Amino acid sequence: MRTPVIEDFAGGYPSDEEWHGYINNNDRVLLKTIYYSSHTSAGAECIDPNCTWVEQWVRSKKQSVSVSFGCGRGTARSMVLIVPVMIGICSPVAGVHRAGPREKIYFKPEEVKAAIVTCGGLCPGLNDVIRQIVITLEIYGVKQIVGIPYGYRGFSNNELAEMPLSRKVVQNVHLSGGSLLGVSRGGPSVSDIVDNLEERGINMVFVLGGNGTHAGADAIHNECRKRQLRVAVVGVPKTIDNDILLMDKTFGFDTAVEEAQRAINSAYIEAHSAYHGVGIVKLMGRSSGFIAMHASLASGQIDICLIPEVPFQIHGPHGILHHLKYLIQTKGSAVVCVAEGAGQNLIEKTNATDASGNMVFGDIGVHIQQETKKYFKEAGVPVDVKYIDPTYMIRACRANASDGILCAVLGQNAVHGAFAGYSGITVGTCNTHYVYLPIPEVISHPRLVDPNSRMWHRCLTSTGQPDFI
Ligand SMILES: Nc1ncnc2c1ncn2[C@@H]1O[C@H](COP(=O)(O)OP(=O)(O)O)[C@@H](O)[C@H]1O
Ligand SMILES: O=P(O)(O)OC[C@H]1O[C@](O)(COP(=O)(O)O)[C@@H](O)[C@@H]1O
Ligand SMILES: [Mg+2]
Repeated sequence: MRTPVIEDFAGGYPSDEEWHGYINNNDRVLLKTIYYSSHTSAGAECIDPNCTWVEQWVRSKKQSVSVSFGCGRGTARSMVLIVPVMIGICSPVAGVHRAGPREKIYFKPEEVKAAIVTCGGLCPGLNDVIRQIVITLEIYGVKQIVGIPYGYRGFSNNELAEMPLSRKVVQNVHLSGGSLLGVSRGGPSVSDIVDNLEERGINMVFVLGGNGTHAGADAIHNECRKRQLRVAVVGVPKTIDNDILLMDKTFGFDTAVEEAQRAINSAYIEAHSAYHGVGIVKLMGRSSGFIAMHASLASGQIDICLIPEVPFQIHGPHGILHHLKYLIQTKGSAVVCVAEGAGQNLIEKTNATDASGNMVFGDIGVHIQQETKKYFKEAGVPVDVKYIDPTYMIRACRANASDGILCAVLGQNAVHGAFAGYSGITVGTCNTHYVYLPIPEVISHPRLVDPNSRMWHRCLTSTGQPDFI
């Protein structure tokens, strides 16, 4: 509990009984922080030409709440199930619910059986979040804390025993990457998962995963609601791709960008040290190019950055090969950074899906490597092409310091949210503040790099690349 200083309070110093340092349920975090002086300002969201009205949250006719911009269309979903009050995402003057501990808690700690599950692909920081959830639950006084092994699959397979968790068990888990509990794709139906929750007597579930996992968490929340089970389902967004809507960034992303520097630097050194060297690095990013864009910008060593959101041609006068030839002629070497989901229209579809139903992509990195070799051979120009795919090396890393902090706060807030009685929510940061968001709002579609954004233009300024169309 922070001790308040007198200047903090306009109306005078609160008595010890009044001061408690908790988050008020009506606190909100604003999603819009810029006042645009003109509708021609970069990124301006003005409604009228004089920009006297910047788009913001509005209340719909029904008592529920909707938004005019920013968190999806139409009426926002409720994110509270098990406390009697239904709270929407926004209010007329505000934004989203502020995360943190509440004065009143909904569950009696001694009646809680909490479960943690990690789903989808690996991501740096999973162990940090698990650790912090366990530690925070213990501080609330929860005695029954279990880990579900191997993602949602652990809810179906009786051979996979749940893992008892305590501060002692998780004390050092954040020192290594991966997930203490294991991960998986695919798994049982939502109804089977909820049957299993009932059998095990679980009434608090912390679900760490990406968009697929959150779709599952929301479905579990709805099924529990249908069956009138008082279960709090709280997500912690895990996506190295940083493709969850409304959040400043998701944990693991910073580490991924940092780790990608090693691969880019190696590609640069290889390319730079070879006669007519071309280095190609493929980074993660199924539908969003955030890792590729940020890693390119951070390194300052990339000549061509290719992301899924921006179409490009490989061949022809505007294609990347033509530009590569120019770079070889003028600089003697070049480095390309390509996101895995970029240029999928240019390669043969695999028509395969993984166990979760995600499309399996063809390898755009290998394709560019082969086309580069072919092109320069036909042009009679010798090149030395080196291809680096660091995907799994990046994913398996432990979180860096800034992600470690993010994971710690998200983990703590997930527990505070569950104890406050929220369900069907996920935790995140908006404008550097920690918030609770209704799951459907953040997974309605993947967050994408805006090709008209200043960040993408900054990246282009850094690489010096032309448009490849
Ligand atoms: N629409 C959905 N409804 C219910 N469960 C889903 C849905 N999509 C994915 N899942 C489940 O969520 C888990 C993780 O999904 P996946 O797409 O592999 O990873 P991520 O959560 O990282 O996107 C899998 O066990 C998958 O079966
Ligand atoms: O080989 P895997 O384990 O299926 O994972 C590959 C995928 O994992 C990711 O790194 C992250 O995906 P998720 O967020 O769905 O876990 C993607 O960028 C990539 O396509
Ligand atoms: Mg996904």
